[in-house]
Amino acid sequence: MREHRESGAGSGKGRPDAPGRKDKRMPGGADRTGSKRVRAAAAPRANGRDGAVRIADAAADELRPGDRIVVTIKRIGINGEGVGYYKRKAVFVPGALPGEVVKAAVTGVEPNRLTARIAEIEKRSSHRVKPVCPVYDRCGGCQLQHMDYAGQLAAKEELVREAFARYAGLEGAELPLRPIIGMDEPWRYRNKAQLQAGHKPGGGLALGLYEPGSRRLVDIAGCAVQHPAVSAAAERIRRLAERAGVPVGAGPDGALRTVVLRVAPESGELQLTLVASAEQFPGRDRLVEAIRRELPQIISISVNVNRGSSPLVFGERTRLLWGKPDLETRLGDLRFKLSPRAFFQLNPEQTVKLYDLAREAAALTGRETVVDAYCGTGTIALWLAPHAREVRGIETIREAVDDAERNARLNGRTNARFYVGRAEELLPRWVKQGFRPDVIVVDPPRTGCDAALLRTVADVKPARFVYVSCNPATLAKDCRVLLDAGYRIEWVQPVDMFPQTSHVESVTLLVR
Ligand SMILES: C[S@@+](CC[C@H](N)C(=O)[O-])C[C@H]1O[C@@H](n2cnc3c(N)ncnc32)[C@H](O)[C@@H]1O
Repeated sequence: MREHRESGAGSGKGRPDAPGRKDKRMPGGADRTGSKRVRAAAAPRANGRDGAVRIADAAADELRPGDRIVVTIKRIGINGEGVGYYKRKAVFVPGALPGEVVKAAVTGVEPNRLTARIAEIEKRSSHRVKPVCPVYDRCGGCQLQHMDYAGQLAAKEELVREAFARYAGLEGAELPLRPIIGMDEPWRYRNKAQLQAGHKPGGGLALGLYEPGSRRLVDIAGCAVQHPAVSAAAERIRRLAERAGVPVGAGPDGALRTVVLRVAPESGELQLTLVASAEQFPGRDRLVEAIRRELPQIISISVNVNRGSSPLVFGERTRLLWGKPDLETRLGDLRFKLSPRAFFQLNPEQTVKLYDLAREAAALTGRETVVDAYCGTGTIALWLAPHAREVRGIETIREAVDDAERNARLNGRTNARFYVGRAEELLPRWVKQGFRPDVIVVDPPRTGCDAALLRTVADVKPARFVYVSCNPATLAKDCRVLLDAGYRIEWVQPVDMFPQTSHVESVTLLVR
């Protein structure tokens, strides 16, 4: 059997990887070059144990699905796949780990990358472990359970390092990267679950997540990253809904679509939101009655109406059915009241570390004016407010601003104000009016900061710019803009907010 090697042996001496070579291939898979490799490809794939092995040597852009290549995995990609190279083209291999050598079957050939699945692991990583969760390979919620936690932390640090090298041009000692902050117990940290309601294959009601790219529901009753109070309540609600005869899906007469549960870890109290295609649906009141009787830890039950076909969980209308309108929870010294749709960080233990880092970076003395752009429900602003003269939060979602104002009152903060609008519009307007913040904190969505916001920062030149980010690539790109505008990176601190997944959060301090 011949396989394609990423370099060296079998790299195809005398087989130019010249552009245009691919063009010689005819539709339907034939190739006018008549090379042995291609003939082998066109022949029935019966020479491998799984009957799908094409064995020859090829330039990266001549590979086809089913071809086997041998790849050394160099790092973890942003979606948790192993990334290696085949003749200088990136190969994404789900499930493969850094340091492993895998024989992989090509599944996709794109202009800039290949995708492949593991056929055999030739050299195993010492970080490879058996995933804890029985539905790990189907659920899609976690991407790194097959790697031990030390390996995950190292891989995430590398993701940040790689992003800064690629997008900000900072390599090695040029990047003041601190060691990632992980969790002592990297399980059961999620304070909220959004579970789709559907049918089990053999009948009965299921609550779970859809398999990525499919409509098959994976029952995740014993989710290993979910707070146990949420998992236990979800299973009881599933049974009670079944007993109450609640229809599931998006039926015209009303049916349960999604069950949203959020826990306040310090009290164990739970907030339940039943997302349904109509406010009233068969069995709803029986279900609410049963939950009140059997699950006293649920202190708030609402229905949210979502008739839409988009993947958004919530619709516009929410009505309280029973109990308190909000769930009260704490972060550090602060209290927060969360309405059913309010955004709140999912890992409270790590959130405290993240916000403490933002406070460290802001280095407040009590005299500063601070902007918390992309402020959500105002949590960072409220974390900083006791140490600043004034904090202004900016957020596009009206309800989030209402929550932020309410939480400011709840915590007796009179120096934090919140504004509905786009950060890239409001901040320049304030600056025109003479406003000069000493510190700007941003915590944008994955797409990063708007260019207009970065231009304003470059003009206003706050002494400290604190960038909280959930996406190393956009973080590094935005930092490049600020480096070119005269800022310098003091430190970058990755924080593992989502163990077992490939996500990595970080706080970066830029100064001038
Ligand atoms: C990553 S969340 C920040 C959450 C918050 N800092 C926290 O820790 O809970 C990003 C927030 O930015 C808001 N947002 C998105 N685009 C925005 C814009 N152009 N201007 C202001 N806020 C925006 C989103 O609605 C979202 O609440």
